[in-house]
Amino acid sequence: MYPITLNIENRKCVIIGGGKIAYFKAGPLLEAGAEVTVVSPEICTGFQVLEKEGKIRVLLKEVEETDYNDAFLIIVATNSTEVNERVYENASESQLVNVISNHELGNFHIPATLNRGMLSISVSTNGASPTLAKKIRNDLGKVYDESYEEYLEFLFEARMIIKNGSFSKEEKSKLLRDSIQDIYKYSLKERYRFLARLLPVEAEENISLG
Ligand SMILES: C[C@@]1(CC(=O)O)c2cc3[nH]c(cc4nc(cc5[nH]c(cc(n2)[C@H]1CCC(=O)O)[C@@](C)(CC(=O)O)[C@@H]5CCC(=O)O)C(CC(=O)O)=C4CCC(=O)O)c(CCC(=O)O)c3CC(=O)O
Ligand SMILES: NC(=O)C1=CN([C@@H]2O[C@H](COP(=O)(O)OP(=O)(O)OC[C@H]3O[C@@H](n4cnc5c(N)ncnc54)[C@H](O)[C@@H]3O)[C@@H](O)[C@H]2O)C=CC1
Repeated sequence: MYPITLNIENRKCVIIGGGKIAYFKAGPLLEAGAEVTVVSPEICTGFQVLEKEGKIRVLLKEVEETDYNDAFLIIVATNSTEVNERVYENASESQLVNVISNHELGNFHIPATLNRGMLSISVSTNGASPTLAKKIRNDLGKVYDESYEEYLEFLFEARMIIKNGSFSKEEKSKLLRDSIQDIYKYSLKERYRFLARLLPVEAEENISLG
């Protein structure tokens, strides 16, 4: 298995099946900006709400190949193992297919994920124990709490200034290593000081005045 993070903004993603498990998979896709179509003869209340809100497109029918042959990513989540297997067999080799009823089918698994702004932590046991993946994710969530959201914004800003600044290669890598010191995790004042240190002298004066 080869872990990656995927940009699915405005990409066509098809969820096959309209039950609880399918619904649970839709949230992260929508948050990532995907264009989601659900194909299922029946859909749960959650999907009905999303459809009314115009967030998803629904095809109230049993799945056929034409419903997903142009999809970038497919999540197969019906309660029929046979239907799930058939969709996987009929999908093209270049499509991303997740089959939730069988960890041996499909070409990717969905990990247990924690998002803290620009920080994503994903845990996968590759089908051995999804419950353990969930527990490890929840344990990590206590260490990497909500404060990491703003901390990552600071680190991103600092890194952009460092990358675009006129520092030597050595200075750049030292500054990048310095930026992840604990002190900047805990103190806003120290973050401002660090950013001010990176800017040319006139800009630094403006920061301290303003
Ligand atoms: C292979 C995979 C699908 C894939 O390819 O993506 C898969 C497969 C299966 N899961 C099953 C059952 C359960 N899955 C969960 C929970 C989660 N399952 C997730 C992922 C994955 N599950 C992928 C592997 C990831 C990995 O191993 O790390 C998580 C991490 C992420 C997500 O789903 O978004 C999410 C945590 C969500 C969160 O909180 O974020 C729970 C616990 C619970 O819900 O509390 C149970 C009941 C307990 C149990 O059975 O263990 C069954 C049996 C179905 C049946 O009985 O019919 C299969 C089928 C099989 O085993 O083949
Ligand atoms: N990966 C995971 O996290 C987990 C996976 N599962 C698996 O997920 C499956 C689905 O679970 P639930 O959502 O709770 O089931 P559910 O019974 O609530 O929903 C099944 C859905 O599939 C739809 N469906 C049936 N035949 C179809 C077809 N030919 N074309 C399109 N849609 C069709 C039904 O209309 C229904 O909306 C379970 O059978 C189980 O194997 C279960 C627990 C966790």
